[in-house]
Amino acid sequence: MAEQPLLQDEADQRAVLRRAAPYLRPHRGRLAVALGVGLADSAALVAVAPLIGLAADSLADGDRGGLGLAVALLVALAAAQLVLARVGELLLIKGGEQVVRTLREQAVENLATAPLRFLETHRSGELLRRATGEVAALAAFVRLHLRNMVASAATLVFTLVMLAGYSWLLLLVQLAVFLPLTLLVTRWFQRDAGAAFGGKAGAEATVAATFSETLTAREALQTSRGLAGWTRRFERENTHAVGAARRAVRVENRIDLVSLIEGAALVVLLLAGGRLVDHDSVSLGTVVVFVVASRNLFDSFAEISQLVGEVQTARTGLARLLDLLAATRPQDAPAPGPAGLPVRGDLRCVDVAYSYRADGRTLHGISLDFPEGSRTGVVGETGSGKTTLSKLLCGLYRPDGGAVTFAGTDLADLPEAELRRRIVLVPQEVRMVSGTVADNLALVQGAPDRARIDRTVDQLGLRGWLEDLPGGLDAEVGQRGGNLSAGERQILGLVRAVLADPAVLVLDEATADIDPVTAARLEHALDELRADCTLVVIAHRPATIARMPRVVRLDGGRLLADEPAGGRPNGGTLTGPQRAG
Ligand SMILES: Nc1ncnc2c1ncn2[C@@H]1O[C@H](COP(=O)(O)OP(=O)(O)OP(=O)(O)O)[C@@H](O)[C@H]1O
Repeated sequence: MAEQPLLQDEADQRAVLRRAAPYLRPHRGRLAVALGVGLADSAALVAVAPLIGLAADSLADGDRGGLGLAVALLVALAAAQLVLARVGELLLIKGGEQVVRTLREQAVENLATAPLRFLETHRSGELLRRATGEVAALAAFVRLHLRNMVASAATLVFTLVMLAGYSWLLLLVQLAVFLPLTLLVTRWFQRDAGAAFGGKAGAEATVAATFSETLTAREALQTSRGLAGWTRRFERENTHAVGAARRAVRVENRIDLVSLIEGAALVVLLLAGGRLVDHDSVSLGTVVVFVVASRNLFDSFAEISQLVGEVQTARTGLARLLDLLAATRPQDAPAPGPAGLPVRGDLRCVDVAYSYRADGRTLHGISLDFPEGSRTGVVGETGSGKTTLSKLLCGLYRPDGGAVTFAGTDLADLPEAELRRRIVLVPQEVRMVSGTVADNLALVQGAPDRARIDRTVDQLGLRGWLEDLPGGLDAEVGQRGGNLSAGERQILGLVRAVLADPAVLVLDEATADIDPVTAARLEHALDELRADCTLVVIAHRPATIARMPRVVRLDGGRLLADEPAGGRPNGGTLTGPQRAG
């Protein structure tokens, strides 16, 4: 079974900043300036206490010059702080928003190119939540809290350094009361914060995933009367999400105990300061500096404590997003691709094995040749492995054993763009984006213009059919192509695939869900394909298969037969020891 990285609810919280570093790097200049201005702002704030202390000592000593200087400096500092605070905030928000934007774009890019098996093994709502919800939460944190967090941390550190310069003794007394108890409370908070906030985010993602499935499966749920059971499941998950949110709030509330500790520390400071002034160990100004600076100390600690919850939420969101980015990081494809790889060539499947689960094999050692320009039908009962084979032939899955090659090169060694240029799949359910028919047809490499689209439509003999669509190429397809029938979507899927001019075209059940007239139209269009285009058609419809000169039959994931339809010779060959019959 091909290894799939599985995303966990509880994200990897280790070294989050180090893991985020590659996304911070492009913005480091702007972030450094923002940080510098923020630090200057905090330094200006911390400098207020010593100036008030200087004013107090000057007043006590009757030094009018000293008092005037202190007041003048205080006014200058207040003005500087006003400017620095505003500029710092703007720069930090701008820098942070840029980082969030980089993360968002990377998430979208990674998801667009993620291996199919990864997308299949995760619920789309869960992926959506990580790529949008977590990013939105990060953006909100940057806008609302990041600046306060940085300013508070800097103010805390600067204040401690400044107070140590005034009186080690008083600082030690103050810290002895304040620090151990506060650290205990903070540790108590942190011990359960990862699980509480991760659990909350995970439970919310589950609700989001179920909700998005409700929308996509609404018809099936309504018509099969399964809505009641589904609603019960939704309620269960919702109850779990509410419980997880309550637990997160309870954990967050622990941090409020810090305010009590602050009050105690201030009382002890005043008592100790009074005694030291009595013994002339420190000046009155020093005690004033401590009292004023204590406010900074406690305020910044309180701010940090209050923001710890927000930081933890943002950290968890960032970690979940980084997990997604790591799991979907584009594989290091062999960069330039094999030199001189021809545009057309034979497709070969050599002893290919594949499993979805560790406990069972879906395909067993399939070997097949699809020479350039050959036409092959693939048949077999439901669950025999036809769709799985089609995804392997297109390089959407990587085989667990054996290899699929194009013109002698393993598909695994082909860069994504080279592979998609040569092999195209029209899946059972053709996906459309909102917009017009022309918008959807242009969604291939090279974005073909209308003239090329028109030529391809004519080549496939679909002009009359297209003109019957109200609006033709300008017809709105609606959300997920909902304005079109399944057959119309299949025909557009074929036109889109042919526009890519692939060497190999694989159709998975293209005629399964459509009426005989539309199916015949599609089959006729297939007859008009370029002669050198290799065609592999998975089908149940006898009329579709009858048009194929060669038919491959799968049974229980094994190759049961590979023979010319009706005994006629064909371009396909059976290789290896497994000729079946
Ligand atoms: N995404 C998946 N995860 C796990 N198992 C899967 C997945 N897709 C298919 N299978 C299993 O693999 C086996 C082969 O499925 P596959 O879709 O290839 O069969 P098929 O021949 O195309 O069937 P059908 O004619 O119904 O489309 C089945 O037993 C199926 O349950």
